Amino acid sequence: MTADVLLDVQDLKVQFRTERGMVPAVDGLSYSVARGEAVAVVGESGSGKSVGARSLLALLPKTASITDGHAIFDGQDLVGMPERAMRAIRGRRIGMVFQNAMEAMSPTITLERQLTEHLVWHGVCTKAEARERAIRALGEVGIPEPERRLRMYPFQLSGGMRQRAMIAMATAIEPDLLIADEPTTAVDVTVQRQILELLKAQKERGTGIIMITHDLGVARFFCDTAVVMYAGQVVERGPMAEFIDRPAHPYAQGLLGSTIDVGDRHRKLSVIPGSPVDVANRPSGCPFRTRCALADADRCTHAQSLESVSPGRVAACWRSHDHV
Ligand SMILES: Nc1ncnc2c1ncn2[C@@H]1O[C@H](COP(=O)(O)OP(=O)(O)OP(=O)(O)O)[C@@H](O)[C@H]1O
Repeated sequence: MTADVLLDVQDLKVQFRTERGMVPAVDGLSYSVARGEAVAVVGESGSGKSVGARSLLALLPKTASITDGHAIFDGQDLVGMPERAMRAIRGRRIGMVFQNAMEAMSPTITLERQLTEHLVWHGVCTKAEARERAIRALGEVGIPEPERRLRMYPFQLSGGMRQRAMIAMATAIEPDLLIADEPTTAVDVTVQRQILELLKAQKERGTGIIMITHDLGVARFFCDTAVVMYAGQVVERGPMAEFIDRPAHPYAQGLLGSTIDVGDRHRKLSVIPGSPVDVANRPSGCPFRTRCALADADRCTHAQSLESVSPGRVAACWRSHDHV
């Protein structure tokens, strides 16, 4: 592990207790994030992207438990960390931006109170300085007339403005690491671009970013590294440019093949056959084998571990070498 690594997630496993029994939502998630690096966690709905990220900050419902693995952040394991210690990290050293700003904000409290209390609570400034600091934070994310907006409640702002206010809240405290969970999904294309520019500025000042997205266009524009998840497992991980150019795992190929704004515009779009696998009934061996056109009846029924396919790049498919 290099000195620049901020977070090292090692074989993380998360289960939910449900009426149907234990559901392995995340089953062996490993990746690292360095200072100034943006890591995209991509995959279809239900693949475990959000659960994997939220488990890092102990933000999961009570029915969830981390059953294995580690997440080393600045020498400390976030897994099993007492809540008291976690409170010094969550929102302060590791910030979080959600798809829906309302999730991070209180609807009945003005922006001024939310922002100033947040800044004081996390020790960024004193109470006396907090208002000025809050105005500056809103101005920095491009919110016009920040003094006037401070008096508003979140519901009085447009969706894009709210999203920016949430980013202001998360970034004003200058976290070392920022987890962005589909931050641009609920906003129009113009606001999407602005939000990505804001996050890019954070990255340039050295913040590590985990970007959870199902939008490969966003991932390509913004991220250095791709972590591809399928049914709770990582099936491919490596530099973004190589992943976009020559995806190694058949699922990653399918994901790219079904995306409009990535790669060759003249390329024919394809669809991944079947529907995402239910993690509660994951097939043995490679979880993608039931949808994979290249599946081999013998080999793919055996578990596929992540193997190196090129420097810095791993994939969980015995055929991967054929593709890179
Ligand atoms: N509260 C819950 N109770 C039981 N199972 C859950 C719960 N939340 C999530 N899961 C399980 O965890 C799996 C992963 O969910 P997660 O939200 O991480 O997926 P995702 O990849 O982020 O999907 P999306 O893109 O739709 O947000 C789901 O398939 C589901 O089986």
